[in-house]
Amino acid sequence: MTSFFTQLHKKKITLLSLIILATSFILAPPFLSRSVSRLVQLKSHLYPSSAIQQKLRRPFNTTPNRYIARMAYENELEVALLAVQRATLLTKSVFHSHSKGTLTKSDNSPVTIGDLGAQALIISSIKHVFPEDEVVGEEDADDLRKDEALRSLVWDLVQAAKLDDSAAEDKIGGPIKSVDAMLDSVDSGRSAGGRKGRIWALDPIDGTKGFLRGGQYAVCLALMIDGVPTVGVIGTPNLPVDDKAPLDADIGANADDSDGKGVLFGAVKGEGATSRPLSSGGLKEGSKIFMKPLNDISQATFCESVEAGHSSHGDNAAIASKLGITKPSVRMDSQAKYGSIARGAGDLYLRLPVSKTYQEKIWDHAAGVVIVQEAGGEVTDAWGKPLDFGIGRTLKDNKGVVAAPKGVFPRVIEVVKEVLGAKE
Ligand SMILES: Nc1ncnc2c1ncn2[C@@H]1O[C@H](COP(=O)(O)O)[C@@H](OP(=O)(O)O)[C@H]1O
Ligand SMILES: [Mg+2]
Repeated sequence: MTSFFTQLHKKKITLLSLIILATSFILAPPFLSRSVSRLVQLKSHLYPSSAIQQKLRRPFNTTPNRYIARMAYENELEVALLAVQRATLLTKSVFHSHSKGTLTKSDNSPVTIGDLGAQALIISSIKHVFPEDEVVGEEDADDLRKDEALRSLVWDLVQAAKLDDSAAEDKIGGPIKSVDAMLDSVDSGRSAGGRKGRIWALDPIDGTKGFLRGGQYAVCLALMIDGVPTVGVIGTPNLPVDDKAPLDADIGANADDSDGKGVLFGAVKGEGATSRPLSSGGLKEGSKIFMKPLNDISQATFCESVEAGHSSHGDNAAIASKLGITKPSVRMDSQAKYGSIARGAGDLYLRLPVSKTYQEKIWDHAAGVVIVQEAGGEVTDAWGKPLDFGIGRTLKDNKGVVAAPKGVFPRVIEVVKEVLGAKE
């Protein structure tokens, strides 16, 4: 009898265990997943994603690695860096040739075959990877369509410009397929711009006058998201690679792209700015750049345009003098000025308006603005107004441009306003 009860008791325990086991199989997964997600939340609080990404980030090369966390707009940055790098191969070959193929546009600014070829190459790279994106490019294909000699000259250059790294070439779509595809690429830069969506701003050769004079020039590309410059890339074949190389007055003249020259700047909003040597293949390793901390503003080096018609040398000098700056300005063409202050070679960029009616073009500033902001600087117009890139192809609500390290920016803009105010 006793053994019968003992048996029954054992069976009850076994049955109970089975019920508990079955219940826990049914109920455990939701509990478990909740606990795991709590753990993940806790971890992401302790290690914000940007910090984790910072640790895991690969230097931008052309080898995709899907197991490593990617930062925001990493693909866009990589494509922009490679596209600009390939276009500089073309502009450099034109820079070296004696006949730079100048023709005059109706607005009398010089346009070169380099401009048209670089625009064709860059837009074809963008459209290969991001077919839906729009592009605001400085050039159009009207002259190319009319002029057969010009067309074949540009076609030869475009075909010759290849990165000597097949993975890098593939990433940006390889060679342009036909003359018609080249013309269509150039003409795809006709976007009106605006405040919505993904729009690239492209200046295939910024500083055309510097390019023709044998000075500084830059190939510039920026991606704007809903009117905000978010990715910026500048290729400057005539700047020294060394971020620490001091800026002297010669930098803007008699430039050449001999060994030891050629820089590729890049930045993504919220992710920092980098510089790396330009190469003819894949991307070289980059390093972070920062503006110089300026404890004494009177020691600043300020940059301005070579062309007095683009920026008032007189007003710039008056501002520098009020800030106690005694060093002469460093004059150079193009957005090489933005790159130079972003890496701490110079400190301030002053672009005081010459004309009351001129509207700055978005492609002359979008890339430089991201790079300077990400290196620790601030950029506004001459009245301290944020630059509005979302209202079309020009910055029509702004006048002039001022860029400086954050710490001294309020003082700089105060003095700029005094100088402008005195002229009103
Ligand atoms: N009156 C003016 N005021 C300001 N910028 C002007 C201007 N006329 C032309 N520009 C722009 O100045 C750019 C060159 O700037 P910088 O003087 O810094 O090198 C030119 O770019 P492009 O050379 O691409 O045509 C052009 O768009
Ligand atoms: Mg320009």
